[in-house]
Amino acid sequence: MRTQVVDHPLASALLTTMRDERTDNAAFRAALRELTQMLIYEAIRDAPTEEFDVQTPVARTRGVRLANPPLLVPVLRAGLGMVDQASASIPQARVGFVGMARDEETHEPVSYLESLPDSLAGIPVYVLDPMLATGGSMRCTIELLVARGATDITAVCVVAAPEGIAALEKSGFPVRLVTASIDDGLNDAAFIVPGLGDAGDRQFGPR
Ligand SMILES: O=P(O)(O)OC[C@H]1O[C@H](OP(=O)(O)OP(=O)(O)O)[C@H](O)[C@@H]1O
Ligand SMILES: O=c1cc[nH]c(=O)[nH]1
Ligand SMILES: [Mg+2]
Repeated sequence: MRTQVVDHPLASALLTTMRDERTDNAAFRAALRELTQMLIYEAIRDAPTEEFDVQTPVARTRGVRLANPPLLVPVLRAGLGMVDQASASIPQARVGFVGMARDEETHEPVSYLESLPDSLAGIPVYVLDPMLATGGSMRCTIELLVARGATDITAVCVVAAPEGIAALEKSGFPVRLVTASIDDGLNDAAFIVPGLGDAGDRQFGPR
């Protein structure tokens, strides 16, 4: 699996704000929005473009646009904090939704919402979720996408654990990862260390 770590100094500074336990919900959401813009920039860097004619106030020239805009899929709840900025960066992108919550005992994902186009054949899909921990939620989300014909999937995550990366690699799914950090690993509660805590709670308060 191709994994790209966005380690730009401004991205690292925003991630530090998100890691800091003193950062309140509003400041956490603001840092996540800004960091999402950087992750999306890098994720879309090699996307195919097409040219078209455009008239400036001075002359006719050639313009550029995305040849095949992606579908954005935030994974609720935590991925919700990434979707506004991602859609602002890629205004032509459509948005689908998946809801997943990890069982606190087993750490297995439980799917509670699936709102996606019937066919994803030929459409690049960007899954937005700040956390890739065991990889269970991402794997389950990707299964839903592949079942609809997706063959070009990008996981956009703020923090990834080596265990989650290994799980995605083992799955054999057509996915690449763009992240701001590969952290040390998981603790006994399957939380990422050092991580940033529960990304849903830190944006919206406890469930
Ligand atoms: O890789 P995994 O081990 O599956 O863990 C990652 C998942 O955990 C978090 O969601 P959570 O289940 O806490 O739901 P929430 O977004 O509603 O808080 C996170 O946003 C991921 O979806
Ligand atoms: O560290 C973690 C692991 C799973 N989900 C989170 O929100 N944080
Ligand atoms: Mg959570």
